[in-house]
Amino acid sequence: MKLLTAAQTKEADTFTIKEEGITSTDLMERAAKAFTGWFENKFQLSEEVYVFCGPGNNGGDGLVVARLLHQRKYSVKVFLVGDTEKVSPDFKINLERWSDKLSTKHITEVNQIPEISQSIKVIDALFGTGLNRPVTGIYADVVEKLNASSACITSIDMPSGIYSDSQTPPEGAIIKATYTISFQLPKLAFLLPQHEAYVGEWHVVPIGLSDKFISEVETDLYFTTHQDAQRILKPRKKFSHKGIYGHALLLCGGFGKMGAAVLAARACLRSGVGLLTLQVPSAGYSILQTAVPEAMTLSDKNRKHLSELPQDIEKYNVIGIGPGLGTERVTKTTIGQLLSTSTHNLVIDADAINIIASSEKLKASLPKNKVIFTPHPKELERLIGKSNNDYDRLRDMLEFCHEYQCYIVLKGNNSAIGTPEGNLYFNTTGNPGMATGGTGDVLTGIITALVAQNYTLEEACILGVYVHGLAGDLALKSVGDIAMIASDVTDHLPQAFMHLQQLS
Ligand SMILES: NC(=O)C1=CN([C@@H]2O[C@H](COP(=O)(O)OP(=O)(O)OC[C@H]3O[C@@H](n4cnc5c(N)ncnc54)[C@H](OP(=O)(O)O)[C@@H]3O)[C@@H](O)[C@H]2O)[C@@H](O)CC1
Ligand SMILES: [K+]
Repeated sequence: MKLLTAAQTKEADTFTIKEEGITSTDLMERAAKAFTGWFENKFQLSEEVYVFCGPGNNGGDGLVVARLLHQRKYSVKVFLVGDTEKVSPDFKINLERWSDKLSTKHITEVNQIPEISQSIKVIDALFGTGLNRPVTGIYADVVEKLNASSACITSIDMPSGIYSDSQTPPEGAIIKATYTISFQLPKLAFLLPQHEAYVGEWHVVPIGLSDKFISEVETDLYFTTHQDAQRILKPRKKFSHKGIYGHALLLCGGFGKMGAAVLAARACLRSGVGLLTLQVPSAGYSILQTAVPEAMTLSDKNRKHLSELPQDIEKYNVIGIGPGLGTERVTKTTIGQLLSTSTHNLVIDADAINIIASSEKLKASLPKNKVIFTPHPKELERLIGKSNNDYDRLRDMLEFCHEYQCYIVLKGNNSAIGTPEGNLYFNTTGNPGMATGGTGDVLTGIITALVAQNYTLEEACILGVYVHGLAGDLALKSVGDIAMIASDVTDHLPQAFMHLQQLS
């Protein structure tokens, strides 16, 4: 699914109004109804609601929401913040529709801001996608007072004060929302870790923006929905044999870290690979043969570290390399050999990333259009350098993808996938329980298996990350987030794939 910028959202708005022959006030009514529907499900009628409205259409939405909640018999108070002479036309219309129902209070000075007790349900309708400068003055005073209260804050469309698709200047105040209810599509800002404290728990409510506009508009920003993942997943053929589903090679594991190889291998097998061979340092041979009987195991001549490539390496469709390897010199040399001789698709993780990041020569020998890197933020920083903020980091990541014609899966709450063409895909599955050792090794196994089965590198990244998060979400239901370990994610891969196939 596409993510739209603030400018594109405005165009979608105008397009929809024209296409349906409605007015902008009708669309505002629709948006406010969608918000109110969510709000009513969440909060009891007995709750007291304070709505804080800014001067634009976000404030206009707030007015309509107030009217609708008042009609449903909620106790609602409206506060108009700032200069109400300069409000948007739709705000004005809705202010007139509201004013015969109840009076509103104006806030132009700090002492007019009401006390906000913990039991009040605050609706933040100060600013949305039209914010064009940092929030200061009386608006900032209101934001600070709301943040300092321990009331539950629900933001309409955006937490006020944050830019929807570019870096917000540091001097402005920003609402710290408990919930953010966004119209039609999430905003890029929601998907960046730096905004977690402001956005809170976000949900999207549909408001019927034109499908035609959304399908035709050009963008390089996407987020993966369940339907997107289902579209990518290929059905297994009726007359199947294991040869069709590829033969993957995993070069993982080191002394004291053979578990990483076990985790990657088990996840690879649970993701549909036809055949799997592992090569591990000789100390790991019996471990792998015992823990993963479905895989074939080759023993490296070195007892503790990866030190050689298998002889008949051409027969594999894909090589997954990195988990548990360590950064010994002999391993570095072996990775150098692999990069300079291999014609394979490569899934590169963990210490293999660290090794490549430390050498310009190795970076220069990366084969083009054949590599997927799966770093966590620290490994990415080693690979591409330090960035000032999340927007710069994504830009730098895409520059790296372009320069080296590779794919990067940046692991995190909303893992981000960068492609050589400059597209960014954000994942929507997963949970904090997955922030535990070994879940990255599981992801390496999954993506390696998908590449072996002939998914394109882009498809393998998108589907792999989605199904990994989905398995984590299913694991959450049975083991919770505190006790979750990486094997729980693998154990729920069967259910996750069945869920995508609509078999469960
Ligand atoms: N398609 C959709 O999804 C739909 C969207 N809808 C809703 O519309 C919202 C977008 O509305 P919007 O464009 O009127 O912008 P909004 O955020 O209300 O604020 C802009 C106003 O504030 C001002 N201003 C800006 N920055 C400022 C600052 N720092 N400090 C002080 N003032 C500042 C600026 O005026 P300026 O002073 O720049 O002339 C302008 O007056 C969107 O988020 C959603 O809630 C629905 O109604 C219908 C369908
Ligand atoms: K808002």
